[in-house]
Amino acid sequence: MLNIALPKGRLGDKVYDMLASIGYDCPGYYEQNRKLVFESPEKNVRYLLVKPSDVAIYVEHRAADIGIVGKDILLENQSNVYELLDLKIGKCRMAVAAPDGYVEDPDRTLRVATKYVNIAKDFYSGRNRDIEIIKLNGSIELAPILGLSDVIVDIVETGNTLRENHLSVLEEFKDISARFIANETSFKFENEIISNMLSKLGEQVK
Ligand SMILES: Nc1ncnc2c1ncn2[C@@H]1O[C@H](COP(=O)(O)OP(=O)(O)OP(=O)(O)O)[C@@H](O)[C@H]1O
Ligand SMILES: O=P(O)(O)OC[C@H]1O[C@H](OP(=O)(O)OP(=O)(O)O)[C@H](O)[C@@H]1O
Repeated sequence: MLNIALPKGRLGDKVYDMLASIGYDCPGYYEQNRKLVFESPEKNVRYLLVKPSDVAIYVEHRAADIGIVGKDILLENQSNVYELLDLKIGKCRMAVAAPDGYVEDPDRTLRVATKYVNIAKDFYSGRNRDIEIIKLNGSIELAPILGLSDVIVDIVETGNTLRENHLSVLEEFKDISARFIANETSFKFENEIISNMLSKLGEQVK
């Protein structure tokens, strides 16, 4: 049975609908309950509902054979998985933002609040800038408002969260979207079904 790790949360329904459109639907998914595992015996697949930031961990360890995950998570975790396809959903950008009118002092260590510690470190090391990371898990936009940080590194989609909190983008530096990923061993041993899904998903994305 092929195990598919699906992200819960904002990507969940979009991803599920995309899989349903290529014939991999799973009765019961839309019954809002606390079930985390859904089986489709006739297709020989099993869906696992996973926290978005954990999808690549399941796939890397082969607890799931394939999965769908945001590129932000793949970059942040440096996951050792095959990235097979850009599904072009869950589109957003990784950006640096700061309070409206912010002017950087280049002589001071820059305080950066983010949940993307590695992405932020990477970005600033490319610029030779000394930074202090303040790791948060959500509502990142609060940090510069309260003086906890100078800037944030976070995802921007519509820009509403920044606008409503009087922050502006300083720089967008990476396009993000959901990716179809596979475990390297599963890709060899379950190649027929994974390749079949890959080509059907590719048709949907076009
Ligand atoms: N505002 C957004 N617009 C579009 N895509 C987004 C947005 N925020 C996050 N994403 C994408 O959707 C994925 C899942 O986001 P979601 O908000 O559901 O999870 P999360 O709360 O960030 O994860 P976790 O619960 O593991 O902390 C992200 O990894 C990212 O790729
Ligand atoms: O540009 P926008 O359309 O406003 O989207 C951007 C917001 O979406 C994400 O937050 P999320 O809703 O996942 O909440 P959290 O990270 O604060 O938990 C991200 O961290 C931004 O805060």
